[in-house]
Amino acid sequence: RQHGKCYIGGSPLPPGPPWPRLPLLGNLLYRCPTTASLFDALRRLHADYGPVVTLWAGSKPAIFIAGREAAHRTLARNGATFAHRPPSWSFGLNGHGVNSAQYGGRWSLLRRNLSSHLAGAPLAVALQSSLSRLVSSLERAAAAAENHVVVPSEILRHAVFSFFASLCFGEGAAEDVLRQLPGVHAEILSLVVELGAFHLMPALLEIACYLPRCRKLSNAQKRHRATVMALISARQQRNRDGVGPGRRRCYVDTLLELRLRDEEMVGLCWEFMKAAAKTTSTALEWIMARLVLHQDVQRKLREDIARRGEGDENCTTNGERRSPFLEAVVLEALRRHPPAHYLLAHTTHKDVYLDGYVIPKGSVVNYGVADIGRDATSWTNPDEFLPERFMEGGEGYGVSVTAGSGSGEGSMKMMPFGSGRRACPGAAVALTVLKSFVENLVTRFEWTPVGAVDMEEKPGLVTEMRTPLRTCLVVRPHVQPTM
Ligand code: HEM
Repeated sequence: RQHGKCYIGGSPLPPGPPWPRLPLLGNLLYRCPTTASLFDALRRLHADYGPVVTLWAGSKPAIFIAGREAAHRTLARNGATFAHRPPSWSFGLNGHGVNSAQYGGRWSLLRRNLSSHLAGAPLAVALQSSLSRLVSSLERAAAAAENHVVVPSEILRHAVFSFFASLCFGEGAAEDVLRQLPGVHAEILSLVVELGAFHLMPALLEIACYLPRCRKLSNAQKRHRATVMALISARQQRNRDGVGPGRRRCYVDTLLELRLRDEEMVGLCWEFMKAAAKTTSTALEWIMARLVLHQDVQRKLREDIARRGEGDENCTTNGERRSPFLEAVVLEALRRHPPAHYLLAHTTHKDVYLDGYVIPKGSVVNYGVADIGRDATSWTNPDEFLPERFMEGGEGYGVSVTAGSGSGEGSMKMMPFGSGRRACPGAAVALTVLKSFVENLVTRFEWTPVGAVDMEEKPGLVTEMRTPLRTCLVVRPHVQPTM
């Protein structure tokens, strides 16, 4: 198809639609004013123009990459060049996080701090208490519900939130204060303009959008700051008093040691909770929906877990029981339903030439995570849910979820956590948490469908289920929860 050709410094930009480009507005916003319409339009544009397309966000080119070769060459092989983030106005969102930090010394310090906290975090202890509370809540909900039919989303979300809250603020953090946090998070997120969060709004328009909500946003942010500062002060007090489980290091302890300003600590806690809890609980709900829909997979998983649970030879060095099928179920769900359909916005600090096109310095660059995971040249029947493909001998066996620079182009078959220098630092923890939660949920309950399971998506920064999962939950004979 003919495309609206544009040149920068004599080199053509990747192809794009011939939509007229309005002064200040560009052509993206008036054609795709919402995240859902943008995702839809991109799917059609990639089909028409190929894996790399250009749109205009105001006067900036916005380049979308949905092909695994181009993604691998830019993110993994040319990692440092594409590790930059566009400068942010950070109206509704946090301007102090790892994700918004410019690629450089501060980013590296904060990212190392987060990664080493996660690597050494006492996951087992935190998981055990979140899991036993989750199982009790589900048992109560199922017992109280007519025919044991429940909508477990809120309970799952709360369990994941409590788990990450204990890693962030320490175990035993003031429950009453903690309880206020999800509400404030939701309020702030409801005021955020999603296309702005993807860096796709021209600056003037972004200001115009935020002006009317400025007061509400500032009030919500004040409440958030007060809540997080109360949790941080409580933590400092517990540290001074040397109170029991509070002495296991939490993320806040590491931030206090870095002697950051209050604003920075609040921003980093916001990022920790937002990046970790919503993505992980969304992934968990998709996995459980798949297990409800595919009863045969649920049965096979339960049998595999039971088999692997017998005998020490099936334990990893940290005591985790191995069920390759459990891992396969989680990976297949992340391939088919990545919580983030696009990454956070990237940019480059110099012009980059790719397949005869230029990606100009300073353009917004983003990646079609869902498209890459559902690419028919990588996966057989990509829309189907087939965990077996991740078992030994399958096409997904050994695929890395963050295909790094050492791997070949063909290895970038999925990237639910991104890839390269900005790849998600929480990927390993998220996988551990998902495996642990799913294992316990299928061991403790039978999950059966109630009518049709609606697998439609609600597109957004995090793509959730359009209709929350509804299932019949039957409690199975008691088995000790595993981690
Ligand atoms: C299923 C769960 C999760 C998914 C699907 C997910 C996905 C992602 C994705 C797609 C990115 C963007 C990468 C890029 O822009 O190139 C990202 C970045 C990030 N994630 Fe996650 N994430 C998850 C869990 C977590 C957890 C548990 C944490 C921390 C506790 C975390 C912290 C972060 C941070 C700090 C960044 C920004 C990294 C940087 O800019 O250097 N995420 N994540």
